[in-house]
Amino acid sequence: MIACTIAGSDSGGGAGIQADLKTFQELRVFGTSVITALTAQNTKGVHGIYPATADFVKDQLNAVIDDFDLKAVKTGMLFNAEIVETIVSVMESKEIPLIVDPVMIAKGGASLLKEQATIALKEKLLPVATVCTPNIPEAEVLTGLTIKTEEEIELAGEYLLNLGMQCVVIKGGHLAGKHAIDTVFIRGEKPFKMKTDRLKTIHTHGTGCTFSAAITAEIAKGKPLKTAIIEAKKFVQLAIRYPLNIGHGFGPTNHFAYQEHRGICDVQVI
Ligand SMILES: Nc1ncnc2c1ncn2[C@@H]1O[C@H](COP(=O)(O)OP(=O)(O)O)[C@@H](O)[C@H]1O
Ligand SMILES: Cc1ncc(COP(=O)(O)OP(=O)(O)O)c(N)n1
Repeated sequence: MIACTIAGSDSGGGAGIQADLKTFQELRVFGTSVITALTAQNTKGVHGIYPATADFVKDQLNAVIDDFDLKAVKTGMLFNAEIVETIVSVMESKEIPLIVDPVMIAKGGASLLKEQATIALKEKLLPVATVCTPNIPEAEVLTGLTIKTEEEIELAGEYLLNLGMQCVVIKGGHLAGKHAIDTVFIRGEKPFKMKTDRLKTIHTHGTGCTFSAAITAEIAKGKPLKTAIIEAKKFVQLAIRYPLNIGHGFGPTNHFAYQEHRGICDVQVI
């Protein structure tokens, strides 16, 4: 099975293209990539960004699509509106499941998506997406809502589904509480929640990339949407639970953990 990630490079290896390809590999999916930007980054922060031209993003994407039978494509850091629009122009005519992680701000505070690009992402990319995986601040930007309560999560999920996609996963990593709870909205179905322990750790760099890459890999393998999303939650939970303890800041998650622990992890689906 072959999947593609369209994202930025993280020189520190914990997020972006590197996290996505490691996740694909651990889930036994062949990974291809389209690089939107180089970042000089480590566990302490983003120290520089060097974007690719939109034309070169298009060349990479066409090169991959022309040769490989892609079963799923995901997007991560897209940086500017030209890159977002280029991806839409290529992907809108394709029947390939598209998973959009609407990456906006890195944990250290660096902006990974320009303001104009946020508008293009919402108005042009999300309508052609299959799945979107915002964290709470991203869901707030995309909906214009303040999201603190269960009701506000429900409202945000419905709002985003109405943009045209089949599924929205609002991630709960940024909320407080004993559990990390993600809420899943699938068109035509009752929303459900995935609940795990909230782990006390600073090794959370790249959690969002890893989670969306795992969803992409499971979809590429032909898993039904709900099964793919639950398996991805197990993958990211294990990756956080068994940290590598490397770097001097927010360390990366451990992509080996899923295979080392044979994917055993309790996710309560409620
Ligand atoms: N401390 C934590 N313990 C357990 N799960 C977490 C923790 N932080 C994040 N997660 C999970 O990691 C995934 C990514 O969530 P989140 O950190 O909100 O995304 P992002 O990296 O985009 O900000 C979600 O499934 C979320 O519930
Ligand atoms: C190149 C690149 N892409 C994405 C991110 C953000 O990744 P995310 O999984 O949201 O993790 P944190 O930045 O929140 O740790 C990134 N930092 N770099």
